[in-house]
Amino acid sequence: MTVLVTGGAGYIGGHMALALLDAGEEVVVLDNLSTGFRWAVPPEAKLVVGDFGDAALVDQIIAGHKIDAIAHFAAKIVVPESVADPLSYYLNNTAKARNLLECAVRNEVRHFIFSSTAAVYGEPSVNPVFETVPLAPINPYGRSKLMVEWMLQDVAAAHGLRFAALRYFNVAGADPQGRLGQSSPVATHLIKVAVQAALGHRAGLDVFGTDYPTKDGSCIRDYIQVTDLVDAHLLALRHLRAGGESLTCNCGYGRGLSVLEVIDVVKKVSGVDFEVRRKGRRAGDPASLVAGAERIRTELGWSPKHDDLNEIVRQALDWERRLHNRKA
Ligand SMILES: NC(=O)c1ccc[n+]([C@@H]2O[C@H](COP(=O)([O-])OP(=O)(O)OC[C@H]3O[C@@H](n4cnc5c(N)ncnc54)[C@H](O)[C@@H]3O)[C@@H](O)[C@H]2O)c1
Ligand SMILES: O=c1ccn([C@@H]2O[C@H](COP(=O)(O)OP(=O)(O)O[C@H]3O[C@H](CO)[C@H](O)[C@H](O)[C@H]3O)[C@@H](O)[C@H]2O)c(=O)[nH]1
Repeated sequence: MTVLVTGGAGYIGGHMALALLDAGEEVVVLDNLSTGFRWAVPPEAKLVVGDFGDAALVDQIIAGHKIDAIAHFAAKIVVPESVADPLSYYLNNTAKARNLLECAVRNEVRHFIFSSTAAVYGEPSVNPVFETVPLAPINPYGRSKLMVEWMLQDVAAAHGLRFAALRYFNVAGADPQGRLGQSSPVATHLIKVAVQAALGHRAGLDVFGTDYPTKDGSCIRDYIQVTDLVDAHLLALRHLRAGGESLTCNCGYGRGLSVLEVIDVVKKVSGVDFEVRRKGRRAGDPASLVAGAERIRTELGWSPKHDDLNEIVRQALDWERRLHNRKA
């Protein structure tokens, strides 16, 4: 059996391709390389360069490779961009996901793993936030993803497909073996940006908001290491293949860290006291977002192995150095 990984040339999908191959699975990556990289796809995986919304292409891949599961990572992921250009998010993340689901149904692919996001919660009034709270995304990115969760529920009820919708909190770190990491030159993620500042690859770092109602005034997030996250996908795949019910789970550690705490750890681990500028709030940032992290442990038996922020930062630093050297 072979797993189709959409977005497998990107950050998280690339780690998933590695993890699947490590587990002895066959992997086909479908990626249009809009933000991903050809070199990020492991050579043991087959790479098809194309659009996951291209139904004829997806039909052909499924038929040609005995695909029994789709792990759907491909998406546009930048929240402010989704505010400025919502229709491109509803096209890429929602409308094309509908086409992909139609292909899955038509070709009787029974297992579907979907990269959802904590952005479906919007500004939760209580943290940690559990899967059962009412969903209220506050930007087009979150809405474009929530609509896919809804489609999955309806498709699963009508057809023989079962799904795992995994709501990632803040993904960080890199492959512990140093094979892959966050590689986008324009990434806006805090740990990536802080590591670049520490290595002198960018001039310092702006903290967006220090007047939030939190312990030190900066935003609180739940940072999950990328290998721990893909482990959850492998468990979800096993669960679905064993006949388990569809499920929706938060993916986080249930641990809130402030922006200033993260910066302190990056300074400590790197040994570099880079410039930190206190700026105003960034549009669309909730003050706190921490996963209620029990369901994934009880339903899938997941337990994290890399939940140490020092280790996560060390991995991100190591990867950033490699990436820089490879470009040089
Ligand atoms: N990074 C995070 O912290 C985070 C948090 C929550 C959810 N997610 C979700 O995880 C998934 C992966 O995110 P990432 O950080 O790896 O992003 P990424 O940009 O590194 O990867 C996305 C990949 O999808 C590909 N892609 C985009 N549109 C495509 C299309 N129409 N056809 C084919 N390929 C296409 C891109 O080329 C890229 O390789 C996304 O669905 C994202 O919404 C990420
Ligand atoms: O240079 C920076 C970058 C970030 N931040 C702050 O750091 C925190 C984390 O920001 P990130 O950009 O790293 O992550 P987000 O929480 O905004 O968003 C991430 O998690 C979301 C789910 O919660 C979405 O899925 C999204 O795709 C993903 O990037 C925020 O308070 C942000 O304001 C800064 O202060 N300075």
